[in-house]
Amino acid sequence: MSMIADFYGGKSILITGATGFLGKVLMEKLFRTSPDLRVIYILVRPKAGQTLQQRVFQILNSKINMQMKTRRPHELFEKVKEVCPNVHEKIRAISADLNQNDFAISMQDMQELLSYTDIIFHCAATVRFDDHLRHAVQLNVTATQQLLLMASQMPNLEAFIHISTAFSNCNLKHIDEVIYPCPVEPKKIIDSMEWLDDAIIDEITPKLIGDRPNTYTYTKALGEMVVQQESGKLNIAIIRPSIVGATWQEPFPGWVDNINGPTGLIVAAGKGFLRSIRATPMAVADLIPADIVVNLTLAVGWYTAVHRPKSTLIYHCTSGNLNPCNWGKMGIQVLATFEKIPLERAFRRPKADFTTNNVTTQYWNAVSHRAPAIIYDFYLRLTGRKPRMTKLMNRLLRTLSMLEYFINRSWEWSTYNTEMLMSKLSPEDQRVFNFDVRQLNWLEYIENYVLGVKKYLLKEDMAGIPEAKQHLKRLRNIHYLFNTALFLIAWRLLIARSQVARNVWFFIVSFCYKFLSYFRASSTLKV
Ligand SMILES: CCCCCCCCCCCCCCCCCC(=O)SCCNC(=O)CCNC(=O)[C@H](O)C(C)(C)COP(=O)(O)OP(=O)(O)OC[C@H]1O[C@@H](n2cnc3c(N)ncnc32)[C@H](O)[C@@H]1OP(=O)(O)O
Ligand SMILES: NC(=O)C1=CN([C@@H]2O[C@H](COP(=O)(O)OP(=O)(O)OC[C@H]3O[C@@H](n4cnc5c(N)ncnc54)[C@H](OP(=O)(O)O)[C@@H]3O)[C@@H](O)[C@H]2O)C=CC1
Repeated sequence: MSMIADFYGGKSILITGATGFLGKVLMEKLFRTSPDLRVIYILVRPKAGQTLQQRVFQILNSKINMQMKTRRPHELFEKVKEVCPNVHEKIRAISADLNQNDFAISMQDMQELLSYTDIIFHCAATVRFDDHLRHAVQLNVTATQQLLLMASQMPNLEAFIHISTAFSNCNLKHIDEVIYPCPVEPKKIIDSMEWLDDAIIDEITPKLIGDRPNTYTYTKALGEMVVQQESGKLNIAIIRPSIVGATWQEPFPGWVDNINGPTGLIVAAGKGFLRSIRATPMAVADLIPADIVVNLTLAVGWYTAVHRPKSTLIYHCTSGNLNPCNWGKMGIQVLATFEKIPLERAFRRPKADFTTNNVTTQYWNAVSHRAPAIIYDFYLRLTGRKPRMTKLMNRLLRTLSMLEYFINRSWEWSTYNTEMLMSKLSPEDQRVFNFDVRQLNWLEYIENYVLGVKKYLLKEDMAGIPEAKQHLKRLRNIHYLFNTALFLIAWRLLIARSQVARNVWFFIVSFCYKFLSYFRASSTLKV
């Protein structure tokens, strides 16, 4: 019997960010392992043209490609529907916008939340690296503060679990499971965002974020400080995952549905847009599968509520110090998988070189990214279509420049609390809520990740693989043809202009002629 699964039975759980990547995997696991839980409240913001019910329906029935000829890929909640057929009734979507005062929750809904919530998992955040500081502060700091205020009014609340990021202190090389203070108090930042105008905020942003690379990591660090300062009598824990990737095992391997982190680059490599990347092959790729993060989160929820640690514990959910993989190994495995299972309608054949210095990066960006895009757009214009490749390539290059910080450095995260928690679990819980990253086989995981990107994110049909392979063969032939034509044109121009080139050309031609004459003579002799 799993103590953790048992603990969540009959509970009312509030999840923010349940429509996001991690939130969905968290909700799925909760329903699958504790189908007898009372209700999951999810705070959902209205989105253009979609009602709350439609958004919930979308989570429970991920869209499928109607043209699929083979068996459709798994839906995330497929297994849940078997063990908890009334899952629809147990999700209570509450209209809320974390950017608004009191989250714009109706009085009635607020009353229900305050009266019944037993556990809170706070996953919502803006994860955009380039978000304006005002917006990033609003969501990652002020909303966390407001949620803590709400939590303090919940009489039944047993635990508040805050999802942060292992990169909140990425300005340090070695990071312990403690909260590191930021020079300016979060309260001062929150206040100043109310009266400073955008232009001034833009000006002070670099000074405030200091040696962090972006507003995301900075505001997540401020969010942690707020959690520490406002914890009061609450039972709180903070989880810091590193780079969250597709699921490892549950509910099935390779599930992923958004393009954040490495996923976008895997797609770009598979489609042949990404041909070179400024990354340090030996730098640690601190990836962590989403199901490991979720298992740790649920175990932390249980431990925090039942054992009530005296202080706020921080748990690093990272892989680097227990089972390291590096970007070089990851890149090779991604490309090897695309050889076997290519994506459909690739722009070029998947091939991505790692470069480590600025000059080669600029060179390859010009030759492998910009030039093919310009040529392709020229072709689109000639055929009367709208050019789009240059725009797409510019966006990819911008994304690459934002991610570069994370793929050219290595960090060390201590994991004492996470290992302590593992030792407190029963053998059954260690199995059901497995967060031991040492058991993960990277090559197998990355292969499943790539496969998952194809199936779940791009919703491509496996029956299309032979056609995708044919397409890559055609691209290879076009590549050879193009290179040969380019070589001949360059050579022709060179011969026309240079005596040395002409001499070399005559030497090669006469050499070939002599060789062929000799070959013909010797074969005539044999006869
Ligand atoms: C051989 C293979 C080798 C593989 C090597 C793998 C290397 C992986 C490196 C990953 C490092 C990740 C480090 C993350 C560390 C922090 C983790 C966290 O805590 S936080 C969690 C992590 N948080 C994050 O990862 C957030 C990172 N993302 C951002 O901050 C923003 O998207 C942006 C600033 C990069 C672009 O903003 P903006 O220009 O306004 O545009 P939009 O957002 O509207 O998207 C526009 C277009 O860009 C496209 N695209 C988007 N993302 C990616 C991507 N990752 N990739 C590729 N493409 C991407 C997207 O398709 C779209 O195309 P289209 O639909 O127009 O055709
Ligand atoms: N992905 C990763 O690599 C990592 C993520 N994390 C952390 O994990 C958590 C979850 O990340 P992830 O699932 O990847 O992120 P997603 O971007 O997939 O999800 C973010 C969630 O926050 C919700 N949200 C955003 N703004 C608002 C708002 N104004 N009101 C209500 N809800 C809002 C989104 O709702 P909507 O659907 O309406 O947009 C969505 O459900 C975050 O706290 C992140 O910092 C930490 C380390 C790595």
